[in-house]
Amino acid sequence: MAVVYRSWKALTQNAILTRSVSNSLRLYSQKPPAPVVPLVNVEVDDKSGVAVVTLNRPPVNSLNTPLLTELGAAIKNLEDNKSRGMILTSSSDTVFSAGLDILEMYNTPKDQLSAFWTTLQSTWLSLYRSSFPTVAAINGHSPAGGCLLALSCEYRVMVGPKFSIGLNETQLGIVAPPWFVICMRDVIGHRQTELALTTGRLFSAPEALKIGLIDSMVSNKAEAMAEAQKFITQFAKIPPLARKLTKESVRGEGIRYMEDNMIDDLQIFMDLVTQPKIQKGLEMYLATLKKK
Ligand SMILES: CC/C=C\C/C=C\C/C=C\CC/C=C/CC(=O)SCCNC(=O)CCNC(=O)[C@H](O)C(C)(C)COP(=O)(O)OP(=O)(O)OC[C@H]1O[C@@H](n2cnc3c(N)ncnc32)[C@H](O)[C@@H]1OP(=O)(O)O
Repeated sequence: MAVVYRSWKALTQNAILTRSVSNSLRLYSQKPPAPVVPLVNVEVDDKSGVAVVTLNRPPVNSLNTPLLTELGAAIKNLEDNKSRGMILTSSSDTVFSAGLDILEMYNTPKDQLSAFWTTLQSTWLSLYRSSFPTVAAINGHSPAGGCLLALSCEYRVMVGPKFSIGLNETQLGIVAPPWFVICMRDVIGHRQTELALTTGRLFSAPEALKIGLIDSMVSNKAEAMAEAQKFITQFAKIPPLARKLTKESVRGEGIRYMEDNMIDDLQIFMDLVTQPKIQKGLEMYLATLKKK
């Protein structure tokens, strides 16, 4: 019995040894795993306490579920740490965000589609109602969902003149949901919103400045960051609770819309986006983007 046991032990030890040698060899011959690159970078300035939140999903920062989840978590973290302010920008030199990732809406299983929209709703709400001041430093094109992110901040400074911004959903055959509309209307007013959204117009930075869609146009990202910092600095002497409650009051319609209609809004999105006609439209739009 002892012999059998010893042989069995030797055999298994041998096997373990062989396995670990071959694993090591395999490890040596394999490339090291690619580092996990965050889709959202957060850097907090020691002196001002202002956080720079950078969208980092090349090539165009299209908003998919993981990116929206990271952005939502970053905002929550800033809330928990009583942030002094947040500047939202992009790691790209030409695109702030291309809006919602169309691949998340095209030919997508229903549970994924639902998770995508729910994540967008909750991340948007946390940005829109954040207690700290927010600025979008728009350093590139900002169509559709990209424009929504910018509109949800309190101030927009954009690099111009060559980049464009707007809610172009109707051009794609889809509809900007009511909370997109509220954001736009609060910034540029009812008349301009109706004109802009029914045509799905994208505005150049100078045009956007003219109608108040952006607050300021600068010539490069460094200038945008400096102006964003300046905007946030003016709140240093304003009592934070008074600021937060005032912001919630001014933004009450959008906040209440989302709080009261999350499920209906999801249902309408699902019903609309899964229609064969809309799916065909998205397919054709994707093909045009790829052909460019
Ligand atoms: C009554 C009704 C009530 C309620 C309604 C409720 C629900 C309504 C239903 C739906 C609403 C859904 C809302 C959607 C909002 C959106 O955000 S939709 C997205 C709209 N976005 C766009 O139209 C922008 C498209 N992109 C561009 O115009 C250009 O890419 C951009 C100018 C941003 C940058 O140009 P450039 O630097 O030249 O890059 P490329 O065009 O070459 O693109 C590089 C690659 O990226 C791919 N890509 C670009 N944009 C997207 C995107 N949004 N999603 C997925 N992929 C994108 C592009 O195909 C290239 O891919 P490739 O490298 O060729 O593989």
